[in-house]
Amino acid sequence: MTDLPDIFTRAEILVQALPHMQRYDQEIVVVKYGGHAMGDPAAAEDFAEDIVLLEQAGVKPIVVHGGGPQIGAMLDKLGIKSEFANGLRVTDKATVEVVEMVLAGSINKQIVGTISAEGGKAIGLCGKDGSMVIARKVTRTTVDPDSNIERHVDLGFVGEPERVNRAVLDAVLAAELTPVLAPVAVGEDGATYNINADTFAGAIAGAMRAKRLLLLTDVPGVLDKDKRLLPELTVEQCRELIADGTITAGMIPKVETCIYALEQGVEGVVILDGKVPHACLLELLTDHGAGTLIRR
Ligand SMILES: Nc1ncnc2c1ncn2[C@@H]1O[C@H](COP(=O)(O)OP(=O)(O)O)[C@@H](O)[C@H]1O
Ligand SMILES: CC(=O)N[C@@H](CCC(=O)OP(=O)(O)O)C(=O)O
Repeated sequence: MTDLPDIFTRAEILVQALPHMQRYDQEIVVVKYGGHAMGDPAAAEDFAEDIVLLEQAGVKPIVVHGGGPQIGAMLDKLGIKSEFANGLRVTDKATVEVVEMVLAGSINKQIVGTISAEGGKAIGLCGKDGSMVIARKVTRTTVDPDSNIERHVDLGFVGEPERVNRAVLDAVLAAELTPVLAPVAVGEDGATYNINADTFAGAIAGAMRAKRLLLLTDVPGVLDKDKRLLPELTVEQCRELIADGTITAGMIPKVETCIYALEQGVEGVVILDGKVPHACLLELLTDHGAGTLIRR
């Protein structure tokens, strides 16, 4: 027998989505899909369904993916040692070849394939394609705690976006294709650079004046000192939380990316748990915003 209350609840959920669909109609939403959030094949299918549903609803999603754990596993297999400095992978010539192979080859095509299997139209690119992103070499310094002397750290082929050429992405979006982007780019010197996926996503969201940037990670959002979720933060509050040591490690570049994107005109940035099934849909098309929303 038909369960009427259940049907009404389902209809209610669909109706609830209407104002959200209207709000994001024809708007660009950049989704950063981190290596930790990729998890198992069922989670990857959920993610692809979300992207296809957003396409169908008139949203223009742009996916930027990471793959840190997957790069680490391949480097291990090949017997290449890898270390991080300030949250960035020190990248020599051999490492950058593996990074490009894993990100722009394997993971990129896997995501495009899963979106296609769900009925979407995706195209896999990296920063090199159509000179979409021109990288510059990252330089970092560390301060020795004993001597207080600054030391220059050479991270090798680690880059950050110097320029984003949006013409390629505009053409792809005009053709109603969803770009799936690997964070690898070429520098003015012709070398290939490995770019942190959060940083890459922030630059794309800024250049495309995205309505939203979603950073999918492996925690519910920004947590306070008692590990409780902070649902909303201003840029100023973020800076205070970094200064007082509440925000540390990998969350620092993530929040800095959010601040950069907001300064570039992105309306709102959300850090959320990509392991929650259908995290993107819940965030964009329901009243139950998940994660931490950061605003100017
Ligand atoms: N205040 C905080 N709130 C939430 N996570 C934090 C905080 N400070 C540090 N972190 C750490 O940041 C991590 C997320 O960054 P990262 O590991 O770089 O993610 P991803 O691989 O998804 O890019 C969390 O797993 C957590 O260990
Ligand atoms: C320079 C640098 O650190 N690049 C990252 C790129 C991948 C990435 O950022 O992936 P996640 O989002 O899964 O962490 C790396 O080599 O791991």
